[in-house]
Amino acid sequence: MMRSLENQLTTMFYDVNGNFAADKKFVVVFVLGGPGSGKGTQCANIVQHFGFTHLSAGDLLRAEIKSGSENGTMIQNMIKEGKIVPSEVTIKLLQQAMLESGNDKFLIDGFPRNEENRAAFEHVTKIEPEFVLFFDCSEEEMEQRLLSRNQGRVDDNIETIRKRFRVFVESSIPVIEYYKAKGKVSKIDAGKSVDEVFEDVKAIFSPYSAQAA
Ligand SMILES: Nc1ncnc2c1ncn2[C@@H]1O[C@H](COP(=O)(O)OP(=O)(O)OP(=O)(O)O)[C@@H](O)[C@H]1O
Ligand SMILES: Nc1ccn([C@@H]2O[C@H](COP(=O)(O)O)[C@@H](O)[C@H]2O)c(=O)n1
Ligand SMILES: [Mg+2]
Repeated sequence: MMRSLENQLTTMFYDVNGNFAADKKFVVVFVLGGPGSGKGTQCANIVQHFGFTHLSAGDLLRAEIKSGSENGTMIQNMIKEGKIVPSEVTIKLLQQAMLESGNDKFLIDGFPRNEENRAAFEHVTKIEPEFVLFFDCSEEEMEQRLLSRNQGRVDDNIETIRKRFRVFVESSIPVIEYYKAKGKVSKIDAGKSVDEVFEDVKAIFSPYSAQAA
């Protein structure tokens, strides 16, 4: 009888002490910022120049909806409301994607979104981020960008956008503050043009340029 994926993942990637991927040294950068601050746009540029693998938690969740899995309806409803999906669901998707990537350098985009995400990821994977890349942008600018994004996303409507802004302020900013207190936040003015923002991003990632794929 086929073993569950979870069972296979556990067998393949946890050591006898229950440590995830204990034989690997993953470099993880959390990419945080409000909805529409440009996380995905800049991650695509960083991938091109510095050899990281881009893992968007939102994209992984949307793929899970499309897969028709048992969690799909719950995820869809929570995304429609701009709410944060239970961490165990998102973390399992991230772990699977990390292990399937064949890479050891990751931009984890839009995660952790709240304290539960942060603490659960650290507990489950034992991974501390190298740093947090924080895209700081005004709500006015982000709202304009989202309303003209035209990607057919169920959450790009003014009602859900406003809810996502509230979730970002109430739940995600405290996570950024947590890492700021550890001296681990690199803050970027994301209100500038795409190219100007990437100039600032390049400076932060310059230590990784030699290792680009
Ligand atoms: N610096 C910028 N100036 C103007 N438009 C931008 C800039 N960066 C991204 N955009 C545009 O804004 C929209 C949102 O960008 P993006 O999808 O990268 O944001 P995000 O932070 O990943 O948002 P979400 O959290 O909703 O996924 C896109 O249409 C993108 O083309
Ligand atoms: N850690 C996360 C990340 C995202 N979500 C849900 O997905 C929505 C879209 O995320 P984007 O980063 O693509 O904007 C987000 O609004 C949440 O509903 C999540 O639950 N947990
Ligand atoms: Mg995005």
